[in-house]
Amino acid sequence: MQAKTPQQSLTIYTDMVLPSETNPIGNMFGGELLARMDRAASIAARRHSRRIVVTASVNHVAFNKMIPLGSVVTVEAKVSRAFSSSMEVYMDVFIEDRESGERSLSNEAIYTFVAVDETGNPVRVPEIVPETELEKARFEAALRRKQLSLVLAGKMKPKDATELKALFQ
Ligand SMILES: CCCCCCCCCCCCCCCC(=O)SCCNC(=O)CCNC(=O)[C@H](O)C(C)(C)COP(=O)(O)OP(=O)(O)OC[C@H]1O[C@@H](n2cnc3c(N)ncnc32)[C@H](O)[C@@H]1OP(=O)(O)O
Repeated sequence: MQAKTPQQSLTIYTDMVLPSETNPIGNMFGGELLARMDRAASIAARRHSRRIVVTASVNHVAFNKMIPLGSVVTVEAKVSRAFSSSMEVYMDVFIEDRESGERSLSNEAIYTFVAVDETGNPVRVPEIVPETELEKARFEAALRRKQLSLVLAGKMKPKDATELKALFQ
């Protein structure tokens, strides 16, 4: 299987915030943003693997800024690391100022997807070769995040989370 770069999975999803997608104080529902990120991330994971993909976990979401009604929201998703069958997808979310058009980072999120066959069994995915400094940093940290996610899900014993433990030593 030929290795790929994060850029090959880049998925950009831009949409505005409608009244039905806001909370009582006129800002975007967190769940609406989670759903948009799930869609963008699943397309990125699919572009990397060219297989059926399922969301295995939502590892991290930071809602750093409120997103007001009418905002133009762009989710940029890329596979940051591929393991055997799982892929970490890193997302940056930008909002666009209505007057100036200037973009600012409002959120970040990290989801894990697993490539599966038609019967739902995990299948191998291509390796990934990071190119930019940011891609390399995200790639390096992804194993720690995978171990944390597995420990929290009860799928790995803390004593086996070697990369994670190394952070505290
Ligand atoms: C082409 C361009 C245009 C395309 C345009 C169309 C695109 C259109 C796409 C539509 C795509 C829709 C995408 C919707 C995505 C859903 O919404 S899917 C619905 C929600 N998700 C689910 O229902 C998944 C349910 N869970 C499962 O099926 C199983 O638990 C899983 C995720 C397959 C894992 O199975 P398992 O038995 O735990 O398997 P196991 O071998 O132990 O683990 C497999 C891998 O998962 C990892 N893993 C398992 N749990 C975790 C966890 N909690 N954290 C981190 N990693 C984990 C393991 O470490 C392992 O990784 P590798 O070492 O193999 O890399």
